[in-house]
Amino acid sequence: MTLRKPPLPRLLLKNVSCMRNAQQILRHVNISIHDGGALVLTGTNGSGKSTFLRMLAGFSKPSAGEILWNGHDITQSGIFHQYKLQLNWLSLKDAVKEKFTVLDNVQWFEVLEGKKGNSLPALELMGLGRLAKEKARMLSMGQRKRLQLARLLAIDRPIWLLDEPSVALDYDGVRLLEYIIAEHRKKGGIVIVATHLPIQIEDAMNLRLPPRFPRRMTLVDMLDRADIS
Ligand SMILES: Nc1ncnc2c1ncn2[C@@H]1O[C@H](COP(=O)(O)OP(=O)(O)OP(=O)(O)O)[C@@H](O)[C@H]1O
Repeated sequence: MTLRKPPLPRLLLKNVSCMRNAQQILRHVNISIHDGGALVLTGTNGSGKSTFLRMLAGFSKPSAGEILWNGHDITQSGIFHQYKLQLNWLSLKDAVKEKFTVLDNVQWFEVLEGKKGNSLPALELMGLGRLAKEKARMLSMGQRKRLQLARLLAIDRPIWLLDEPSVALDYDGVRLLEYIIAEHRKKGGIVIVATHLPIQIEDAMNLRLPPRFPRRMTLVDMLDRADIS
């Protein structure tokens, strides 16, 4: 009988702590993410969801612990060089060039990736096919978000780091987002999402970050407490 080792998680957070502005955001977090896995980060404004994603993207280092990709510490320069090529980052800064066409805005990313032929189908899937030849300045906020999602599809890297991906999307847009996330995971892709808005992601792990500051009393609280009888 041969004993097989269990597969290494693709991403492993080992006792990870994270600081921002000299304040603790995460303390001793342990998470394993295998191919096809999903992690949803929630928490109040300022709790550190974007900071956590930035750390996973390698923009900042954990203050303690390690982030391992295929068992290797991503902060080692040789490893980081390979790891960053696995990542697809979607943030609120959309890097849409308004003077370029909608198609060019996707194709430009695809060409940099050395790929070809994915941009128009991706735009069509995201419901922007008929706007492909228009200048991007014509787009509404939700359409710009759809353009960003088309980029994810055109570039097609395995680890998606998505910061508030559903902001500005309408009902159908959110369903499309859920669909592309599910399809990506079926192919073995990993999705890590920071969100305030509910998104249906089957069997996702959930990490709720604690608030960074005690809640201050609001005017409404004060009025509630005031004796105005
Ligand atoms: N560029 C920055 N420089 C220094 N501190 C920052 C910077 N951006 C954010 N912070 C601080 O880091 C903390 C965590 O912010 P972060 O943006 O990660 O929170 P978040 O949970 O993503 O918030 P939100 O829900 O509002 O998007 C906040 O207290 C914020 O003040």
